[in-house]
Amino acid sequence: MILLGLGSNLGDREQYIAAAVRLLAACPSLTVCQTSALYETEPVGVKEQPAFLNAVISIKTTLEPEALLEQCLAVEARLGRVRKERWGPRNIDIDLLLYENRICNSPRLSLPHPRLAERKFVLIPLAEVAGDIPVFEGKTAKELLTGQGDDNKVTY
Ligand SMILES: Nc1nc2nc(S)n(CCO)c2c(=O)[nH]1
Repeated sequence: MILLGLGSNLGDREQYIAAAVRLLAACPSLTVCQTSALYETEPVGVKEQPAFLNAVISIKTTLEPEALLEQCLAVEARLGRVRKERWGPRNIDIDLLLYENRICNSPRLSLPHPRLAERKFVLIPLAEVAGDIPVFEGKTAKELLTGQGDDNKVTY
């Protein structure tokens, strides 16, 4: 399974996320399989910023992880993403969360996403799209959300 996290907290958030999904689906080497609902979430990290809309989509692609990352960055740029402060507001954010069972720790790409298991704004939409898939240390999103069997801290 390949999962992307989408987020927006600037401008017409819903439109930006919808446009990002549309642009990704328009890529010849990529198929969007499932899209979660949109969730309004409190900012994690820098709290003094607008609330986010978050979603998770599952895709199929012939692109390798690094090429998929390039494609996501190109869609962000196409939608006018301006990277100011690292943890600040953004009109669109596309994160690679999971690429099958690939492990990647390069300067540009970490797979699975390093904060996947601690972010409720990821886990809730992820559970909707891939509820039964182990996504972190053999645990599913549902198990991570309920904290079954571990004390990992989920940030709200
Ligand atoms: N709720 C919420 N908080 C966030 N903080 C950062 S940074 N981001 C951007 C994630 O890469 C988010 C987000 O997407 N949602």
